[in-house]
Amino acid sequence: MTSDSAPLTIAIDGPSGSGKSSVSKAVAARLGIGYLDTGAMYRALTWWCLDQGVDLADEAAVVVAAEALPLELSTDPEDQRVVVGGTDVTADIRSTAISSEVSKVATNTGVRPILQQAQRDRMAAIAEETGGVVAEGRDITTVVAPDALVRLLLTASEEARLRRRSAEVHGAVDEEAIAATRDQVLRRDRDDSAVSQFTVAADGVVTVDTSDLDFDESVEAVLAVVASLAAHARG
Ligand SMILES: Nc1ncnc2c1ncn2[C@@H]1O[C@H](COP(=O)(O)OP(=O)(O)OP(=O)(O)O)[C@@H](O)[C@H]1O
Ligand SMILES: Nc1ccn([C@H]2C[C@H](O)[C@@H](COP(=O)(O)O)O2)c(=O)n1
Repeated sequence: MTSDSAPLTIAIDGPSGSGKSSVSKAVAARLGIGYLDTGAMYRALTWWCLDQGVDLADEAAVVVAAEALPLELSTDPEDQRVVVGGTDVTADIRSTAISSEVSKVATNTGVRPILQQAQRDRMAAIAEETGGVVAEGRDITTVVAPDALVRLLLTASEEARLRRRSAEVHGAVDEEAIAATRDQVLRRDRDDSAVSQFTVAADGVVTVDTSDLDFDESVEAVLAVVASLAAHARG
């Protein structure tokens, strides 16, 4: 049970290309609440380490970098900006160079608790400021915010995820483009799943399979689950 004025905390996990970021942003915008892209935090740390000449294989050095990460992350779902040490890296952290390396940072078990605590703190601040928060990643429903009012696993078939990412990155969904996308989607998920479970819903987490839904239908499906669970929680 929670009161009507309790913040609307929404946790969304899922594999690469399932639509977490784009759907979460649209859901937050529709609900008029803030948004936290936790993957952007792992990406920003990866960018920072490479910029500072920190060897990603040196786990202790990456932990030190995580502790001091000078990160600014906007919370407006319609204006996402990532700034590290005064440099706007919003576009750079989406590059293939960062996507190929980020799992080395995300699977560093010294880094995870530092970023997880930072994510809890950010979720609380955003929820207080905007009345709610949509936070998405790989371990939000299970580790970062297991007490969130709404917990969702967004999934899609491997084929759908490869097609989506391929269209986004290469502007095509032919064989060649899909082959070039495999590392960013399947290899990364394989590596990342060594430290988080994001393919099967944990107890109490609702699965939304978007394989056969278009983008707008996916947003509506998530909003329907949010409405139903929030109404239930608020009695
Ligand atoms: N239901 C959908 N139907 C078609 N395309 C979609 C759907 N959901 C998302 N997309 C598109 O798929 C691409 C990947 O989506 P998005 O970046 O949100 O995935 P993600 O789960 O956050 O991936 P990652 O974890 O790798 O960042 C985007 O171009 C997005 O617009
Ligand atoms: N809560 C999270 C969020 C992200 N990661 C990892 C997994 C990805 O390889 C990387 C970037 O995430 P993306 O922007 O692609 O969603 O960060 C994680 O381990 N835990």
